[in-house]
Amino acid sequence: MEQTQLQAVWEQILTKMKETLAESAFKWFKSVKPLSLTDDGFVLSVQNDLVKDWITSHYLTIVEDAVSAVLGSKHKVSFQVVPEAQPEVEPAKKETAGEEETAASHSSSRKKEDPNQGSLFQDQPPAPVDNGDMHIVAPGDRSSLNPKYTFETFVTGSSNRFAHAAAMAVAESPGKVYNPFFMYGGVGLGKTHLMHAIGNRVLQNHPEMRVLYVSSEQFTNEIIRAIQEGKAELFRQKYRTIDVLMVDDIQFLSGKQSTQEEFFNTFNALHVADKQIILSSDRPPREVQKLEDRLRSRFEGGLITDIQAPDLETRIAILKNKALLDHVDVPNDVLMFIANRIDSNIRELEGALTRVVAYASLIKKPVTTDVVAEALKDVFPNNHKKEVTLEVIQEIVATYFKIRIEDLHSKKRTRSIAFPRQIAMYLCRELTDTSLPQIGNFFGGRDHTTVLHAYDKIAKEREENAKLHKIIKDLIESIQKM
Ligand SMILES: Nc1ncnc2c1ncn2[C@@H]1O[C@H](COP(=O)(O)OP(=O)(O)OP(=O)(O)O)[C@@H](O)[C@H]1O
Repeated sequence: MEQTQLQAVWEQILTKMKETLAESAFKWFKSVKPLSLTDDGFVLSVQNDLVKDWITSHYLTIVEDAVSAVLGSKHKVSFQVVPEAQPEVEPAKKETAGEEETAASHSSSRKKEDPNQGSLFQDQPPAPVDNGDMHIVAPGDRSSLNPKYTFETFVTGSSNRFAHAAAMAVAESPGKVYNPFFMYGGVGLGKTHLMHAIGNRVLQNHPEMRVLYVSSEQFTNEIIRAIQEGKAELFRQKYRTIDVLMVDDIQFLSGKQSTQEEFFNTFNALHVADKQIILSSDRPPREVQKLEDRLRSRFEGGLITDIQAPDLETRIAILKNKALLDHVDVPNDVLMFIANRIDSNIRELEGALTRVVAYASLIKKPVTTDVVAEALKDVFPNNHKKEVTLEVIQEIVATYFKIRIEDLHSKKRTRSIAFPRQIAMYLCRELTDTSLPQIGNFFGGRDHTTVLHAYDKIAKEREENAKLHKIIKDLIESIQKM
């Protein structure tokens, strides 16, 4: 498997693990990289023995579960120590203000204790790299941003056009046009992507700016820790020197009183100074529960945009774009097949493509719709039987054979009607859990033996007649797309 594909698979696995792991545990995987993926196993690189032992003893099952969830089959996961090359020159950190020096020295002293850099702890488990450190964000620092989330990689369609245009305007004139800028929408629809795209664009245009992206969880944890460690002032200094502050998923501030209080103060300090604030949530401000009114009204004081689930055309465009970025060649009918099946979450849409490509590569077959159906079978196990209804089957079969649904219920025995009726009965048994008598009932009150006869007849003919086999396959595909 190519390195880019392998990396894409690993990112899906990390996303899966994130659902289970606390943020502090997840940090252990920051420097882990995929080395190889074969039928025998998945090999990952780690920086040193310490990290290897810690991950193996604490998180191996979680990694293996995530691997099988993404790839659809069990793989043995192992780790290989690959020490990272040390940079030749220490990156110089130029800080002048007194407060910043304090923060910088605090941050560098923590770095020395970083187990990933090879220091040893005696009886204690090594602490993971701590990004939540209270250092002042340096101008041009991109470390909180994902470089892949840019406007260039964001596909627009009717569902997100407005949010995208507003985000571009904010990125071009931070603090000047829409402040705060509030985006809301369902899970995996691109809110985080757009936030990072704004951050990346701002830093491209203004490398001197201080840009910070944090999740609400990070923000809350930082506040709690700052209070516990008596560093609330440092926390304030950090946040109030930012030019563009982005806080993701603010619905999680719900009910957290002291976090809301601190956030309110941060918000005001930044807003008054015309610094840009960007927020996201899964719902509009007025629907976020247990949110102080004064915060709610601040959020409503800027521009609020929503992102909807993408239409089919946009979903196909997103998949095409991803295939292009991952350097994989995927036929259009396969993209269509996936886009038809997953219609509400772009993360899942992309995950399905990654899984399909990985699966095809592992079984060494070209990516065809058959391979896709097989690859996605376990990821969406309920998609087959659960959603298929007898009505849908009758509708599709009647449309295909150009007869009326009533004909399927009628007593007519001419072949042009009896044959499609038998096929429809066959499909009802094959694709649903409905009992034979119930199916019989649904076809104009027929006996269950009639259904059984139809099923056996079509099953046999399907085996012998390639043309009929193809018709039934096409019918099943259409039914499952409904
Ligand atoms: N319009 C788009 N074009 C290209 N990729 C997209 C688009 N929308 C979303 N994605 C991709 O889908 C994935 C999920 O998007 P993102 O994390 O931004 O969603 P979200 O709305 O922030 O979700 P959550 O509510 O879970 O935080 C990301 O990999 C992102 O790059």
